[in-house]
Amino acid sequence: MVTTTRTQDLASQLADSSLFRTKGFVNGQWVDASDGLSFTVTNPATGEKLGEMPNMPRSQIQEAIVASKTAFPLWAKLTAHQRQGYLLKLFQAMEENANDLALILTAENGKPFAEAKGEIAYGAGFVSWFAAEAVRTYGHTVPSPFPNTRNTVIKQPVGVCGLITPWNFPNAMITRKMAPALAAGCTMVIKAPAETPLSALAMCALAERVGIPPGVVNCVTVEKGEREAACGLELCENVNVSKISFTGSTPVGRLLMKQSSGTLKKLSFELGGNAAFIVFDDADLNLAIEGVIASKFRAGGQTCVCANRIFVHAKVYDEFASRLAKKVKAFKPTVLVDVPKECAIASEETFGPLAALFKFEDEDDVVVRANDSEVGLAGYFYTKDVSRTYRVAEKLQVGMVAVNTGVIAQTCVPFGGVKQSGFGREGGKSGIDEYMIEKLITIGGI
Ligand SMILES: NC(=O)c1ccc[n+]([C@@H]2O[C@H](COP(=O)([O-])OP(=O)(O)OC[C@H]3O[C@@H](n4cnc5c(N)ncnc54)[C@H](O)[C@@H]3O)[C@@H](O)[C@H]2O)c1
Ligand SMILES: N[C@@H](CC=O)C(=O)O
Repeated sequence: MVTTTRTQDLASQLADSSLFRTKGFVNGQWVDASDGLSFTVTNPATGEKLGEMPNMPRSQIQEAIVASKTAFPLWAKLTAHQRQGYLLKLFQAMEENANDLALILTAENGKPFAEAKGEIAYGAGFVSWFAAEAVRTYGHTVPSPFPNTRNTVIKQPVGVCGLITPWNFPNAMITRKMAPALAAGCTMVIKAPAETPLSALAMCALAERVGIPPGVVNCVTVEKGEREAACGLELCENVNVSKISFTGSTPVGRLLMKQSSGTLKKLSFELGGNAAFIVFDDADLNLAIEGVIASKFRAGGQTCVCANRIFVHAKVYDEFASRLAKKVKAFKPTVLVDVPKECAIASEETFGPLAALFKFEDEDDVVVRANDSEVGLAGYFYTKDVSRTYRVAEKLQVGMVAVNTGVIAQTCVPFGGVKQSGFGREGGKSGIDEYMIEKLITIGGI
């Protein structure tokens, strides 16, 4: 049958077919669902079947949490330099297997192979970044107001983490959480996205290969719907899980936050965006068109930081619109001009290759319109005026601002939003702190 052939096809295309895994990874074992249920993963470009994955019941999520809890003291006790060693090996393994990881990613997600290769490099970048950060989790000392007393603040791993990620970046959204968690000394249960679990499991295969001990990294798979909800509930309600890091939509973020309230977990939420992309009348239009294409059409418009509402100053609107439309004609997206404020696209994330252009005349007005959104992840603008650069950047209600560039995400800087785009930062200097707690040790009688 086509389905079986297809599964073999993907495995046989890989230089290392052992990276193609269709079982979950719990306590160092590759496992089916304990009750034998499964779901199908398909290639979204062809509709063909890639594999049959375990559809795990809630009891198996509990097992993964227990494995993670058991492994935690041992992993946390390693020196930061030992954990750094594992991360460096993992980075090297990703580099050596980049082609295979990208083939798997393209097959299950549908993004072009070149973009998949780019994502693997981006994902590996988080592993190398946090390998370096592992040995920099500095504490500090603070002078005490009390006599004969000394204060020391140390950082410790938070514990077992539940990591939940979406399908649009099947590798990088996982390494952006897994690498800092490992570096900090945490253990984890990854809930792989149902659409793209193969990339997550390939990362587990590499983690196993570089010798990360059983139970430190676990990956559970569940079908969308009832078991997905049960898995989420277990991760949120289980007292042995100390932290949830979630990347996905705002409605699911709200639900997970509600569900986590009973156990008051540490949370990091990277949620939806609705980025404004503003072209002022003094902008370099060549740069702005290049930037809007990079930002709007990356991953087919399916990234959380994609330009969603494109505001163009009236003086350059016609030229910008016609030049953009000309470029865009070469591929399959759509440009909408003169979009009324009331349209859904003015307030909702499109998550697709559709560019909506709005006209503006005044700086203050465009800032108000850009901020008129319940979410605030990324914002872009183009200008040559340095004063305006600071003025507008400081007024935009977002976590990340890009000026004269359409590329915002980098492993070395904090990524995250404000308002209903969530909270917490991934990557950069602060990314590892999401997986650590500060502990005060105050000593008197000295
Ligand atoms: N801010 C960021 O860094 C970032 C990055 C990528 C994607 N996103 C956002 O993600 C969204 C697109 O992804 P999506 O449609 O897959 O989002 P989604 O919220 O539907 O799913 C994300 C993940 O949550 C899981 N999930 C869904 N319901 C759950 C539940 N009840 N309990 C536990 N887990 C559950 C899904 O299986 C998936 O693994 C967009 O809104 C996009 O902006 C944000
Ligand atoms: N585009 C973001 C992820 C959101 O979808 C990134 O590059 O990290």
